Amino acid sequence: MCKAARVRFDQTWFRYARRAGWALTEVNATVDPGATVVVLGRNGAGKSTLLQLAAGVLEPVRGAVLDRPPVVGWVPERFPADQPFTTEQYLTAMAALRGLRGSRSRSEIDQWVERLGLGEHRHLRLGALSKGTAQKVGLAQALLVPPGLLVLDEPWEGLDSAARTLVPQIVAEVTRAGGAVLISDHRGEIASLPGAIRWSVQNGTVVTGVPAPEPAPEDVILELAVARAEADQVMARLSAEGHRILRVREERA
Ligand SMILES: Nc1ncnc2c1ncn2[C@@H]1O[C@H](COP(=O)(O)OP(=O)(O)OP(=O)(O)O)[C@@H](O)[C@H]1O
Repeated sequence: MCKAARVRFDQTWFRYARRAGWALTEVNATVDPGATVVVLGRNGAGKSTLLQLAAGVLEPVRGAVLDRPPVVGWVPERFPADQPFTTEQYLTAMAALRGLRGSRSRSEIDQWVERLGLGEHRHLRLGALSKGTAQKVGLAQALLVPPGLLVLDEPWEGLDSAARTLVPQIVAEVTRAGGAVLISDHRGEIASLPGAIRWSVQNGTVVTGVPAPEPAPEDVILELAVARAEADQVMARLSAEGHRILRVREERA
């Protein structure tokens, strides 16, 4: 079980430079242990800034982010692949930073390499990886130790369909273990995360408790059965065409 905490934005303000406008103003919000918070909002609204403040990558200019748990997994929108390491060397170094060494480090790395399909890329340099593969390395490093807070910035970007299906599973595993997940999503793919709480960032202001989309009186609700492997792609296509995905459920045998 990870060490979970109730992460709080307390009157948090942020701007990138002294003379720049505020990217976020007066954020007051709480992420409870075991919660999945989806951060919605247009390009440039401030989602990444909010996530970086939550992860501790950025420090607030005013106010504070309080009670961040000891282990925070941070997956940026673009994994910085311009580093002179192979996948294996990088993950070993990240495991050591997290206090994992020897056989414990190897077994965690093996597990995530296998799960994310990174086997054939293990001994390649990060700079030689495709964007999607580099994203998977970014995901693996964040999960080597179960995080009390997992922060995912647009995790679907660049991932292949097998890895996209894994994202909701990973989120569910982290929350089941008591960790919280904060995840940004500008394409509305989040429908595949049941029970998620929704926040919206609009012009630097964070609105919490955004209701899930409801059908309008003129709507017709279609129920579709889609092969599991294709579900994410179908949802992405439907969202891109302007349809709203209300609910996703899995029929269990
Ligand atoms: N490193 C930076 N330096 C200066 N301004 C920045 C920097 N990063 C972001 N900004 C500005 O801060 C504001 C919020 O950007 P942010 O990246 O948080 O938005 P976003 O909602 O995540 O957008 P996107 O979906 O495009 O990633 C924007 O006006 C952006 O131009």
